[in-house]
Amino acid sequence: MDGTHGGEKTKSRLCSICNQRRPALKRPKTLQQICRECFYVVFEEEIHSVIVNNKLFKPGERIAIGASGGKDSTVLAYVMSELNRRHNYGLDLFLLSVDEGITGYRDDSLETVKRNEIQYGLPLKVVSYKDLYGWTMDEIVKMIGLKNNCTFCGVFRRQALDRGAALLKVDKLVTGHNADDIAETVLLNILRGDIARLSRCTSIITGEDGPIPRCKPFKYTYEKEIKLDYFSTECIYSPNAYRGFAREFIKDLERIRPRAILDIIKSGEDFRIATSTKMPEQGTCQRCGYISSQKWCKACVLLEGLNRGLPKLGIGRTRGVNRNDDQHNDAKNIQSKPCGSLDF
Ligand SMILES: Nc1ncnc2c1ncn2[C@@H]1O[C@H](COP(=O)(O)OP(=O)(O)OP(=O)(O)O)[C@@H](O)[C@H]1O
Repeated sequence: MDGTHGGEKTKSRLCSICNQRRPALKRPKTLQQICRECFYVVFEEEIHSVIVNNKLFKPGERIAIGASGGKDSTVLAYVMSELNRRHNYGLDLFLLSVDEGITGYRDDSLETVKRNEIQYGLPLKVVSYKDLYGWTMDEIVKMIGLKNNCTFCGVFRRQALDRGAALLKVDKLVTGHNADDIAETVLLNILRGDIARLSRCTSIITGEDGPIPRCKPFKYTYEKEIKLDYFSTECIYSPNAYRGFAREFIKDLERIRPRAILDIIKSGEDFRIATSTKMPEQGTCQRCGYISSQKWCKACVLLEGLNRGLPKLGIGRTRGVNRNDDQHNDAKNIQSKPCGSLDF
């Protein structure tokens, strides 16, 4: 009797997959206690299933991996190159990095990307804000201060990734956005009443009608699991308090009920948008030719503000502004859509 009881006890302390090794972690998704070796196998195979089930890639495609040197994209670069080899996806993979010009942050993380270039044997392309826009984030922050600098950074990065992808002539761009990021964005879009972004922020592929489609193979992957082996890198200019509150709220929910993250994503996916809701029409920026729902894209509006010494131009919420007005001189008239960081 005692022996059986002791045996069960020992068994319950073993990995619930291999039943041989000691568990090293409890999976937030399934609450299974598993060992490190089994974790790597199930983690990678889950990403493979997401890729296959959602038909993310076709053989022969050229794919850029948005590589920031942070934890998510570093794991993404590893998993993509591993699965491409293991499952013969037949993809041509590239690393694409945007150098925002943030001393002490991006220059450090770019070193990680350069190591990944060698480790995984993937060609690396770096595009910089300085080359594309004439400004580094250090210079922008010096001019505008810490408030609103995330708006500049988010809008410029989005466009810089598209421009880099065009230079690499890739078919798609993959990013390391994870389940926590998406749940957070669903909440923020609800809090802002931004129905257009809410309706697209849960899609695993976005921008199929734009210059470069973007995919998120980590859409269902918990940040906690990606973080296991990597250190977090936080931007030194990141005062985005509102997003920070949403992030903390999601982490609190996760502590009480880990499934909350996937449930928020599911709620976002299942929202039905009333047909009477007016959606922005996609056109092209009259200045740079990049996609825009206004006459000028957000990047051009922000850049104009910087270059004219009016950095507040384009900051804040300005929905559906004067598409048909004469926009040449009036600062108010050339504002466009709010912060691109709520888009993927
Ligand atoms: N400077 C950059 N260059 C290239 N890709 C980037 C850059 N910044 C962000 N990305 C892409 O966008 C994704 C989300 O970035 P974000 O900074 O919002 O989240 P993160 O969780 O800090 O990601 P990471 O840990 O990969 O930096 C990244 O995983 C990466 O694929």
